[in-house]
Amino acid sequence: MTNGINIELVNLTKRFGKNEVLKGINLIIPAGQFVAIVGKSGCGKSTLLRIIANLEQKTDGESLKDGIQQEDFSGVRVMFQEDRLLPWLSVLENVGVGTKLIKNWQPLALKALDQVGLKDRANEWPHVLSGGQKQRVALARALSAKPRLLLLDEPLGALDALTRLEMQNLIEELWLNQKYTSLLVTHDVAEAITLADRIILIEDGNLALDLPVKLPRPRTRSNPKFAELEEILLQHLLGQQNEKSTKPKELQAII
Ligand SMILES: Nc1ncnc2c1ncn2[C@@H]1O[C@H](COP(=O)(O)OP(=O)(O)OP(=O)(O)O)[C@@H](O)[C@H]1O
Repeated sequence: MTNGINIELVNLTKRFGKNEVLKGINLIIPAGQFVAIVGKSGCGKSTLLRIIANLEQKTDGESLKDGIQQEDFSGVRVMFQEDRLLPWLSVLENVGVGTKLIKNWQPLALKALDQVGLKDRANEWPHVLSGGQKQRVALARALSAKPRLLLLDEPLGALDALTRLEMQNLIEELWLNQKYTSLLVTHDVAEAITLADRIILIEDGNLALDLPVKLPRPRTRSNPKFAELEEILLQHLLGQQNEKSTKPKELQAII
């Protein structure tokens, strides 16, 4: 069961002046799915996510949530690479930002902090936390609003390798429990394979590859199929793929 939001992009186009950044993207993401978006720097990943989050205006086409176009769709939360915590608020109050209009925001915020393993730090200031802990607080802030769609824009990009792996486990565990729709922009192909049901590769503003990932969870790099999938994606990213490797039939044999 999922309470996630269904996303539909129809011929989604974005231009910044003469620069056409998204060139007519068509994509359906069913409710509850975990989708990763990968692609070279500047290919339009964040712009796509920001349009879905209504942080950016589209130029043309449609960006629909549960079939409708609505700017203030509730239940959408975004997490960025920077934690964006407010230094003058306690950890608990930072988690409560955005849900403070709800009468009983404290129990919700505490529960979310508990889910990310930081309940005992509720009354501290953000500056005493490590980078990884701050990102956990940012995740708790997104979760306290009980999201139906969680948009993650390279949220682990600034973390060290070990903390990053821990956070990936946490992000997967929370999504498996709560089954919101999740959209992750990442530069890390292994991270995409670890977390996503499906990987979308954007190339120069176009959807270049739509790859289902059918490996059992939890996923480990020791699985040879993981490595094969990683190789396919890296070859695409490096532009070294030959015609054959893009054929869906051959991909199906690997995943
Ligand atoms: N507000 C803006 N005004 C003008 N151009 C913009 C703006 N935002 C993004 N762009 C341009 O749109 C293109 C895509 O940017 P975007 O941030 O979506 O790429 P990205 O794939 O997320 O890149 P990265 O992986 O480096 O974060 C880039 O050429 C960028 O310069």
